[in-house]
Amino acid sequence: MTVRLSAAEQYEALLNKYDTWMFDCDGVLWHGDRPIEGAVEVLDMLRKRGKRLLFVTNNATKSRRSYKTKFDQLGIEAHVDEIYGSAYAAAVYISSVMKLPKDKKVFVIGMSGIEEELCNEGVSYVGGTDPADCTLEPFSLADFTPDPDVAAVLCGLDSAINYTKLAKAFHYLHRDPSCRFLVTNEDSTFPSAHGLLPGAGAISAPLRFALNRDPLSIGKPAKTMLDCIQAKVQFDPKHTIMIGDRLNTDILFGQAGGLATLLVLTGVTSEDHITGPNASTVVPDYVTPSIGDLRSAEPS
Ligand SMILES: O=C(O)[C@H](O)[C@H](O)COP(=O)(O)O
Repeated sequence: MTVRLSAAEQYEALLNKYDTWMFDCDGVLWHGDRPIEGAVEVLDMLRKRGKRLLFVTNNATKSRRSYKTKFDQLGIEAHVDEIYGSAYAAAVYISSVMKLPKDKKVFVIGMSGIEEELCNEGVSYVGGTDPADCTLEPFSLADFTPDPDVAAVLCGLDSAINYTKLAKAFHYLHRDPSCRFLVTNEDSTFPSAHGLLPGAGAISAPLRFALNRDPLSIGKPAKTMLDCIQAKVQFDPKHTIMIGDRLNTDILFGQAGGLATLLVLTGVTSEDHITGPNASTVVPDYVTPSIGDLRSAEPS
């Protein structure tokens, strides 16, 4: 059963109970470039109390290095080794788990975050932000010279998605069934500063439809993301809490890893998703309207 937090003592008890705090980012800490009210103070308070903070985001548009810049710009203390993005996790998966041979390449649908993380892991790629692929010119197979070394397709959130990128990805996956089909994450929507937008799952959906094939998803709720964190950080799941705004990614991810879960209502999940006849079967341990509410543990 979900505990609804509202009293200062409840927030204080929560702070005392968990040592490691894993935060989703979009919809929990910020909307686009706007921090959620109170988020900065709450993170500062947690650090002052000696808590370990980890930032676990499905948003693959940025690398860990660019996230660090974003945290700095928002006035939030964060270190690169505390940041786990699905672009980073996907690059680590391709280099260390899949062990893509050095002479093979990944065709990317996505933005610079994926490219940067693939580079960091020594993985070669084509596509991505290549201007030749960022075109609205009609695509024709007759004019396309496929790269013979492409052995995987990785698809993430891409705000410049077009037919050329989809057609090339489709071609690589269709010509060779052993070509690996990976997606950074499958979020259906993306909570931007000005409202919901189609998410990364909506970008890969045309490929799934055309190929009648499901990709391997790396980000939350998949265990791949937790494996990636656990390979770098030691934490006790019993004393760890995952804070998120989405039931079928953040909260499911926490539950699958044996972590406590706290749902906030500043992102994609609203009250009617957790109560009423159509409520989700994914039930968080705690719910609070906003991360900023934790400030009440330390009244000013
Ligand atoms: O579509 C996406 O990629 C996601 O909606 C988004 O970027 C999720 O980021 P998170 O909430 O995990 O920070």
